[in-house]
Amino acid sequence: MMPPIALTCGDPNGVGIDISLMAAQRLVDTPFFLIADKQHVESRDHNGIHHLIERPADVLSLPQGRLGVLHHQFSARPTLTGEQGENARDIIAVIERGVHLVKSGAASALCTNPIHKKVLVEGAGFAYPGHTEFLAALAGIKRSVMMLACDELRVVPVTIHIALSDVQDHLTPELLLETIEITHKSLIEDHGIPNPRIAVAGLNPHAGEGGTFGRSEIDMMQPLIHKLRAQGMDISDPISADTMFHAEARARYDVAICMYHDQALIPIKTLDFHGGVNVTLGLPFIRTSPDHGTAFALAGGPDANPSSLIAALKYAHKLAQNRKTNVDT
Ligand SMILES: NC(=O)c1ccc[n+]([C@@H]2O[C@H](COP(=O)([O-])OP(=O)(O)OC[C@H]3O[C@@H](n4cnc5c(N)ncnc54)[C@H](O)[C@@H]3O)[C@@H](O)[C@H]2O)c1
Ligand SMILES: N[C@H](C(=O)O)[C@H](O)COP(=O)(O)O
Repeated sequence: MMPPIALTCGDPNGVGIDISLMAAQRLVDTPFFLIADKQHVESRDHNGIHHLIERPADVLSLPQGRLGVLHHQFSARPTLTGEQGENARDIIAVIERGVHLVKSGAASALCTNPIHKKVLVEGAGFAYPGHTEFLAALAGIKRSVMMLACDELRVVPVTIHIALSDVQDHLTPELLLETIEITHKSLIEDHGIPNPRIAVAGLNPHAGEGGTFGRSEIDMMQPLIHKLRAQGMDISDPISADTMFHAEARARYDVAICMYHDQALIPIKTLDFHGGVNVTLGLPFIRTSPDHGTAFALAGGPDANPSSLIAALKYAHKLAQNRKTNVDT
C-alpha cells in the first residue's frame, strides 16, 4: 500500500480545515492526513470525526470517514474574521513539514490547503508569490510550473503572480521554453499522454493580427515554436486566446499554454470552479491543491464546498500511483 497523502492546513482562518473534515467523510480509498493544530480542528469538528495520529502511517488503520490529524502547534487561535498575521510563521512551517514528510517517503504526495499570500508576506516576510515558487525552493530546483486541470481543460500560466503591466517584460523566450518543456515532460511521464498536443495562446488580441496589435507572437513566440516543432513536439502556432476555450477548440489540445494568470485561470474556473485542481509540475515530488483560495467569509461554517479539495486529493493519489508504476516497471 502507498503511504498516505500529506495535507497541509493552509491558513486556519480560511476554509481549509472545514473542507478537510468534509473530504475525510466523503473520500474512499484515498488515504490522507491533515497537518494542523489539534485545537483548531477540535473547534471545527462538529461530528467528532478527527483522530490524532503520531505518524503518517497511523492513518491507514483508522476506520473510513475519520480524519487523521498530525498535530502542529500554532501561536494563536484563528479569529475567523479574516487576515491574522500571528500564525503566518506556523502556516509556512506546516508546508515545510509536509515537504519533509513527502521527501522522506512517509507521505506519497503533498496536497496543500489555501494560504493567503498577503498574510504571509506581512506576517512573516514570506519571500515567494505562492506555494508554486516556495515548493521549488524547498525542492532545490530553479523552476516549477503551475498547471490547473479539470476534466475538460488543462491550462498553464507562463507568468503567474505579477502585475499585468509587467507581463511583457517577464515573458522571455527562456521562460516560455522552460515552461513548455516542463509541461511536456510531466504530461508524458506523470499523466501518461505519450505525445501531448500543446496549444499556445497569443499574448495580444487576435494573437497580434500579423503584427498589427503587437509583435511578441512574431518576434518571440514563433521562432521558439518552430524549433520545438522541428524537434517533434506537437505544438500550435500562437492562437487567439478568445477563441481557444470553447468546446470544439478544447478538443484539439491536451494543454493550453497561456501567457498570464487570468488568461489561464478565468476559463478553467468558469468551466469547473468546484472540480478544478492546481498541480505543480517539475517538482521531484507530487503537489496538488484545490483551485480556490482561503474564502475567509465561509470559514468555520457549513457552506464551503469540499469538491475541489476532494478532486485535488484524488489527483495527487493518481499521480502518485503513476509514478510508482513508472518506478516499478
Ligand atoms: N492554492 C492557494 O493557496 C490559493 C489559491 C487561490 C487563491 N489563494 C489566495 O486566497 C485568498 C483569497 O482569494 P480570492 O478571494 O481571490 O479567492 P477565493 O477562491 O478564496 O474566493 C473567491 C470566491 O469563491 C468562493 N469560494 C472559494 N472557495 C470556495 C469553496 N470551497 N466553496 C464555496 N465557495 C468558495 C468565495 O467565497 C468567494 O466568493 C488570496 O490571498 C489568494 O491569494 C490561494
Ligand atoms: N494562482 C492560483 C489561483 O489563483 O488559483 C493560486 O493563487 C495558487 O497559487 P499557489 O499554488 O502557487 O499558492
